[in-house]
Amino acid sequence: MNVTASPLAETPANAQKIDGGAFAANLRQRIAAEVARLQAEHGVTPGLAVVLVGDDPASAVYVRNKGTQTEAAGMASFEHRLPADTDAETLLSLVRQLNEDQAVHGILVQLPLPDHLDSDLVMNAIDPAKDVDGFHIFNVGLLGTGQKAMVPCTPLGCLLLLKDQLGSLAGLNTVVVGRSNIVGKPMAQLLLKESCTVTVAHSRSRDLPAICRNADILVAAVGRPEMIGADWIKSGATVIDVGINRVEREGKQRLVGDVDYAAASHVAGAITPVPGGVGPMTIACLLANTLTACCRINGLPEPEIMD
Ligand SMILES: Nc1nc2c(c(=O)[nH]1)N[C@@H](CN(C=O)c1ccc(C(=O)N[C@@H](CCC(=O)O)C(=O)O)cc1)CN2
Repeated sequence: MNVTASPLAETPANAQKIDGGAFAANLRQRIAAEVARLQAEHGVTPGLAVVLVGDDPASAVYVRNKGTQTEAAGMASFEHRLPADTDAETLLSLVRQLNEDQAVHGILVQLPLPDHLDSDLVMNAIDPAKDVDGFHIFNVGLLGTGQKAMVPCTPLGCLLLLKDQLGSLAGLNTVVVGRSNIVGKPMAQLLLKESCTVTVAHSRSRDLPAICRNADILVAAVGRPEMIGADWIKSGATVIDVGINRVEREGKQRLVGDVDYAAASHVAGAITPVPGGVGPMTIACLLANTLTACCRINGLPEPEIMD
C-alpha cells in the first residue's frame, strides 16, 4: 500500500502561542495599581456586583473567579446568588437596587440565564453607566456607531491581544466566525473601528473554509469543538480562538477551542490556546471596565491602562 504522509507532518508547528494568561495577569496588576491610586487620591473604591441565577456548574466557577479576582485587585465584590426558579420581577428588583447602590459601579448578570428569564429584558434594566458587560442596548448602539461605550469583555480581550501581537490592524482582512451578541457582533464592530476589512461568517455561511482562508486575522467564536482545521487557515494568519468546549477524550474531560490547535499551529503565524488564551482576558477586561465605570461615575479621568 502506498501511504502518503500528511503535508502537515512535514511542516513544523511554528505558530507563536499567544499567552492570554500572562497578558491578563499583567493587566490585572496594572488595574490593581490604579485602584490603589484611586483610593489614595480620591477615597473611592470601585465595586462590582455579580448576579448568578441557578446552579450551572461552569457559571458558578466563573462567578467565583470573578469574586476572587475583583478582591485581589483591591475592589469591592458583591455576589448575589439566586435560585434557578427566581421569577423575572425578583431579578429585576435586585438589578434596580444595585442601580441605586452608590458602592456598586459595575453590575454583571451571569449568562446564560435559566430559560424562563428574558436576558434582553434583564440586560436593559441595568443602568448603562454600570453595564460593565456592555450588553445594554444603549452601549450596543454606542459601540455600533463608533462612540465611547462599555465594550463587552471577551471581544475587548481579543482586541487587546491582537494589538499587542500586531500593532496596527488597519487594512487587514479579518473574518469573525460567529454572530452572537456577546462575542461575534461586538468583535466585528471593534475590528471595523480599527479600520479592518471585516467579514462576519457563521455555521450556515456557504463555503466557510474558503472565507476563513482569506483572513489575516481569524476570530473563531462559533461554539463547535475544533471545527476549524489547518486547511481553513491562511499561512501566517493570526488566529484568536474564543471557543470553550468541554469534550470527553480518551475517557477524560478536556477543554478545547473552536480551532484544531495542533493542526492549526503548522499553518498560523500566531494562535491563542484553549485554555490560557482568550478566557483569562474576559475577567481581566471585566475588572478594567469596572474601573472605567467607577471613574466615569465619579467624574474622574479614565485610567490609561488599556492603551
Ligand atoms: N454576563 C456574562 N456572562 C458570560 C460571559 C460574559 O462575558 N458576561 N462570558 C462567558 C463566561 N465567562 C465569563 O463570564 C468566562 C469564560 C471563560 C473564562 C476563562 O477564564 N476560561 C479559561 C478556562 C476556564 C475553565 O476551565 O473553564 C480559559 O479559557 O483559559 C472566564 C470567564 C459566558 N457568560
